[in-house]
Amino acid sequence: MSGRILLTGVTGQVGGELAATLAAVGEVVAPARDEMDLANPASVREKVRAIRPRWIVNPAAYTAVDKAESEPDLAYAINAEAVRAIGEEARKIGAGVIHFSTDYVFDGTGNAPYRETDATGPVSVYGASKLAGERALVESGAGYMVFRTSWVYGAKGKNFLRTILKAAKERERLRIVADQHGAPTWSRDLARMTAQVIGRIEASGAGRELTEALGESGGIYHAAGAGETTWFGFAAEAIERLREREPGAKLAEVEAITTSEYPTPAKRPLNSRLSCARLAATFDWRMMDWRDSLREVMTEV
Ligand SMILES: NC(=O)C1=CN([C@@H]2O[C@H](COP(=O)(O)OP(=O)(O)OC[C@H]3O[C@@H](n4cnc5c(N)ncnc54)[C@H](OP(=O)(O)O)[C@@H]3O)[C@@H](O)[C@H]2O)C=CC1
Ligand SMILES: Cc1cn([C@H]2C[C@H](O)[C@@H](COP(=O)(O)OP(=O)(O)O[C@H]3O[C@@H](C)C(=O)[C@@H](O)[C@H]3O)O2)c(=O)[nH]c1=O
Ligand SMILES: [Mg+2]
Repeated sequence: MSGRILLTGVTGQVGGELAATLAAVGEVVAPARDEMDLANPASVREKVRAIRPRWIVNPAAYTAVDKAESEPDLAYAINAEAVRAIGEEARKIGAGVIHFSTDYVFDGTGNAPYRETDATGPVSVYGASKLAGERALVESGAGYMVFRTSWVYGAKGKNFLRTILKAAKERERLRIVADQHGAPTWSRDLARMTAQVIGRIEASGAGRELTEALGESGGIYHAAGAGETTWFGFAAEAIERLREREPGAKLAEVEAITTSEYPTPAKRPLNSRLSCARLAATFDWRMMDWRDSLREVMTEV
């Protein structure tokens, strides 16, 4: 056990899974939103000071990509300023910070999987606010890790899979973009990975300060599902699994369209692929192939 872990966003997709996996590596304290509002940095600072955690794990975020275009102040408050407050308070008490970020920090040009060292260039307010959060954390001077992930889904919460499964039963036809490439990531896989990484850092610690251990093996890591597809490919595969499960059900046809045929307030990167080689090399963790995790999630959804 590694001491207290302050967990944010416990009602979210990743936070809900982290509450379960982190219980094996420490004492999880997960304040409700009315006790710690990330839009209010003072309440964040106060909570960190009261709890004095060894780790702060922060999957909370403003994740409404389209809405962020018209609410940039709130998106930046939660995705950047709260992260600054977390980082600064963590530094003061020597706590380690684990933060989550996104493929949307990239502009999505090219076809190669992005590495951690590649240049960022967000094309949306959400992406820019998440990048600002990464930078605020670095500037805070805390020992940290950032896990950049993509296309998070699971059996619970608000996600593309659940939207599609519901729509497949209600509608005749779904039109889904087939020119944005990336990989769906299972929220539970991310949470398992996070617990393993904390466990490894604690095990390698041997009396060292956490800040020192994170100075060596911390920083940014890409952590997305293995394999790749498009949103269309993801939807088609999910509907195929649904058809196997409910052979008689009447399900929508899925039509592949281009991004320009599906106008949205926020622009999305066409290339969301993330190379997870650093995570594998440093922590011996390989994220699940999205097709395998989809099969598991379909048994629970
Ligand atoms: N979802 C995705 O596809 C992807 C997500 N990410 C990143 O991964 C992380 C986890 O995402 P995910 O679990 O899907 O997010 P969710 O949208 O499922 O959950 C977000 C969480 O943040 C909480 N939250 C939002 N605003 C506040 C606030 N003002 N004060 C306190 N808590 C707040 C929410 O609480 P409440 O329930 O009360 O609203 C919720 O618990 C985030 O950092 C996200 O940017 C990265 C790539 C893809
Ligand atoms: C529902 C729907 C979506 N789409 C498109 C819109 C978009 O390009 C893509 C996915 O739709 P979503 O609204 O789920 O996508 P979005 O909210 O942009 O998902 C993103 O969320 C944030 C939090 C992240 O960090 C990203 O990694 C990514 O997961 O599919 C269709 O083409 N047809 C449809 O019927
Ligand atoms: Mg969305």
